[in-house]
Amino acid sequence: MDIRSNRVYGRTVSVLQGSLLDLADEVIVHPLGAVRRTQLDDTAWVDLRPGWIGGADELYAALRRDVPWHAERRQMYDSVVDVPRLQCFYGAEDPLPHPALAECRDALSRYYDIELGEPFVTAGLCLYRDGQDSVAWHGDRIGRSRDQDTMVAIVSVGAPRDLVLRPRGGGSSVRLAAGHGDLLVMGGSCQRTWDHCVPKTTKVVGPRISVQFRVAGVR
Ligand SMILES: O=C(O)CCC(=O)C(=O)O
Ligand SMILES: [Fe+2]
Repeated sequence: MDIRSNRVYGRTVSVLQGSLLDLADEVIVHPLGAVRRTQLDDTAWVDLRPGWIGGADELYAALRRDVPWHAERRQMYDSVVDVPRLQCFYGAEDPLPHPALAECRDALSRYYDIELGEPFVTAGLCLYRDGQDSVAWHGDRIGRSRDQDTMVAIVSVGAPRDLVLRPRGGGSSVRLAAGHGDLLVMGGSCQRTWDHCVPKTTKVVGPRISVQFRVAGVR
């Protein structure tokens, strides 16, 4: 992968350019068969499906270009601070910015149907411009996920970043690499009993886009 730099939103970000081999590729959503489950404890688990998306360079480039990314500012105690990533949220009725994302959502809904009992409907997109972008420790506990089990399925494209999980009750953390084209699904009680984050890194890393699929009424 070849990385070049340009300026977006007033700061330098690296932009991934497709490798020659991948340039002609279309985006392919592979079968979900190869999903591997890791039990975090008795009630929380994480599923991994590395390389779920083929032609991930193309998907990265299309999302980078076509999504109306915006910066947010948030009240933190007495001050208003920049959210350290760009975002865009697609509700259940919003057309997704790439047909492969609708394919992913529907494939996930089919694959997890029996266990989840409802479809994935929303897609939250994050753009981590460089290693200084991050998401702080949290659980996706807005809405029903506050007191009910749910699943959050995350597709990553672009530079690999770590997603780190830690039990809320204390205990050691689990570090997972979310790589180019990978799928990671947090399930069971994971949102209620564990927190997760994408930590900042001082390493030179290119940009990463994540797509989080959730069920209705969960953020
Ligand atoms: O980018 C990611 O992989 C995680 C994002 C996340 O945890 C969130 O938006 O709730
Ligand atoms: Fe989250």
